[in-house]
Amino acid sequence: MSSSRTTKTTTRPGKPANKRAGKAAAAKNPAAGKSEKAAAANKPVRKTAGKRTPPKAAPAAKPDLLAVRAQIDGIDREIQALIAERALFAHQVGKAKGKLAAAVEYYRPEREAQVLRRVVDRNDGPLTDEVLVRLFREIMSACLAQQEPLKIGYLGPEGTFSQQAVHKHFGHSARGLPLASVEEVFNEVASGTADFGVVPVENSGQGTIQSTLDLFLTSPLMICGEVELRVHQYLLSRTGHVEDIERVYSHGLSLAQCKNWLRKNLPQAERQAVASNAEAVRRAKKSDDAAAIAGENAAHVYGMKVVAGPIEDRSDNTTRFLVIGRASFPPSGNDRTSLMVSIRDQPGALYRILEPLARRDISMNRIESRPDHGALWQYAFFIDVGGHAEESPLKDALAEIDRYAGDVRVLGSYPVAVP
Ligand SMILES: O=C(O)C(=O)C[C@]1(C(=O)O)C=C[C@@H](O)C=C1
Repeated sequence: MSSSRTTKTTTRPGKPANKRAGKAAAAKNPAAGKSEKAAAANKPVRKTAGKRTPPKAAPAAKPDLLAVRAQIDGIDREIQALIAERALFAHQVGKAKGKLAAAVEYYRPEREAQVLRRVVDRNDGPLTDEVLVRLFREIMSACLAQQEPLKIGYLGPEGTFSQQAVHKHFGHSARGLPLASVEEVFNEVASGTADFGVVPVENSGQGTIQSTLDLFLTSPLMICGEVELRVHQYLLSRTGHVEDIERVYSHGLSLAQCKNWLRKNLPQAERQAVASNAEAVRRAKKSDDAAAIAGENAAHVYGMKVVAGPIEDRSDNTTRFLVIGRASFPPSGNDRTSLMVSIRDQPGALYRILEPLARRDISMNRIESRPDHGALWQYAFFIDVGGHAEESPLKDALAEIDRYAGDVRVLGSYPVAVP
């Protein structure tokens, strides 16, 4: 690949040139400012994206189709060359990390979060942050998979929202391992069969999924990330006719998210909770008088028809998933830490945990108490706070809590979810 490149001027049609983007890239991408030197030192070579002038036309005039497509073809060529070049650099990063045993050792969630935050920061439209983040995640996913794809356990079968969360966080180049239960996800990650797992922990309408939290009481696994997924529920059936439906299958949480819709539109239908939404679709596929509530993609995976949707009662219905793994990762610059604190039933015990956090202005996003399975009347508190356990002020607060208040376990410090 050559280091020289002709630089033309691009302005987006209908938009001024994105100055902020250029500045941010130069400031934040260490390779951007010293591409010549970097090129000499490290082939392959980092090239600067070419710029193009949009066709000159009166604002109301219809653009010439062939001319605009020719521009797009040129841009596509450049994007493709840059993606290939990026993949070569990512391969070099892999080499720089030394000879590591497996793909899991190359994965750097804190670096991925930083890359994606820069994408959001640079974005001046017209595409949304979500769309751009999705594209860049896929690029990083493909770059990482050059070593070997990551194996990610999730609550299967295929077509569940957990699978969507896997794709959202790890991209489509990761290999998903559909498993029968959340507990199995924990087991397969602990045994090393899966590199990471993605497990649901909270829904905006239904609250915490206690059974997932409880698994941390006995598991040594760490939390390495979080994924927020907008959940849209669809009613799927074999015939696609609402009047045929006498039974509705779904996961208990999905039935709860569509309670009002079901009451209004299918008051007579029997509701049956099953292990996953995908399992619901499998069952509904067996007869014409059954339907399932699941994500729209389950209709494609299982060849079902969409009867209605989205049918969730709250339009902002969002599920939060945790990424679980065997290792902890360094700070990303915007992190959250999950703590598990065991407390005896003693006056002031919880206060002694929370006071050092409050005194340092550390924000607390959640506190949840669960009976600790180890002892009667002993409770485990799950607490999410802002910051990384290896960085002050959280580091100092944890040291103080450790000295005076006892049993605190850091379940993990991880990047705050990028949209
Ligand atoms: O920067 C790294 O450590 C890389 O391995 C490169 C890269 C990327 O494509 O940007 C790929 C995978 C990692 O998870 C993080 C980032």
